[in-house]
Amino acid sequence: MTIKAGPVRISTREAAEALIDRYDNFLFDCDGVIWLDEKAIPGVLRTIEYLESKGKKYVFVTNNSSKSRSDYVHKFAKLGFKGITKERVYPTCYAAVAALKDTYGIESGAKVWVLGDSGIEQELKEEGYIPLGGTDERLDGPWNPNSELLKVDPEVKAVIVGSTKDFNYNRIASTLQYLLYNNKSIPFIGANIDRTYPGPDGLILPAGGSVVNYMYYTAHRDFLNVGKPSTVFLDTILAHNEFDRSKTLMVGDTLYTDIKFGNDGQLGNGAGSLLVLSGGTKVSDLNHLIQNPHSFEDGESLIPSYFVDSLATLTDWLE
Ligand SMILES: O=C(O)[C@H](O)[C@H](O)COP(=O)(O)O
Ligand SMILES: [Mg+2]
Repeated sequence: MTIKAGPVRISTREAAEALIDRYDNFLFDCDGVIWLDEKAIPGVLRTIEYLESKGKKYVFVTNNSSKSRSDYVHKFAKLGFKGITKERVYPTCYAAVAALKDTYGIESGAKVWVLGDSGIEQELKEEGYIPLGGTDERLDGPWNPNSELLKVDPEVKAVIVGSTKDFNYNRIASTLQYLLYNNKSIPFIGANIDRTYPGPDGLILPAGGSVVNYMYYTAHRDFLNVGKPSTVFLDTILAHNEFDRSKTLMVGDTLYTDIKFGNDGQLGNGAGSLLVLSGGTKVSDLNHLIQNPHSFEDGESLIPSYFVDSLATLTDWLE
């Protein structure tokens, strides 16, 4: 199957050079672009080093809330990426904590209920918030209808939900109490809307959005999505780094998060999204979208400006 219209396939040295020349700044998604689970995608490090040698600026933007920025700094170092400091990594645990203050005006020192992994807890602590729930071992194990943690602490000011592999009935039942409490008035922040993500060895795994939407459904109330494609998240990243929107490219593997993020955010003067096929989206998915954009919600906003097999493919031509 071949692409008939729409995005430009980067498949020659000239096209790769023109692409790199056009942008000063790069936003890289992580799962499916930089790595699959704990393994770097072969050749990606060389592309990043190449961009660095050309004086390009870049940061990482991941909808994964499981790890804190400090955890990501270690992961990058372990995989051989040099000089990646905390300030260059934007996971949605960070975005969720930023939303507490910026969107809801909740001051540090407040208690926040967490359904998610330690990344959210660490980012909360770093800003002086007190996380409850989360990785608390009392929530592990079989269902306990007498658990202390089913009683609402009235000092909790918000609920943050993200991906977790420790999703069990104790955790969802306790989280539900907070989401229903006081006529559903406690803010409900979701770390992302991702249905799945690409795991190791071609495995497709449930992502954070499936956890967030479970709670949305059972509590029957809406949430604030702080992850991609949130324009608030994008504006924060551009402002922090003083990136010119028109000279910035979003590189991702997921159409409804990464590509929409770049397109809705008007990156690259309306041509600022590059899809890589090394993660969750295959060329057949892209073809299907291009041929039937109206069968997708807001389908036009999901079509990338460019696509390429993998970030690594770029340096195969450029070096
Ligand atoms: O919550 C998750 O599991 C994430 O949605 C998933 O890992 C996607 O992360 P990204 O591709 O944005 O790095
Ligand atoms: Mg991804």
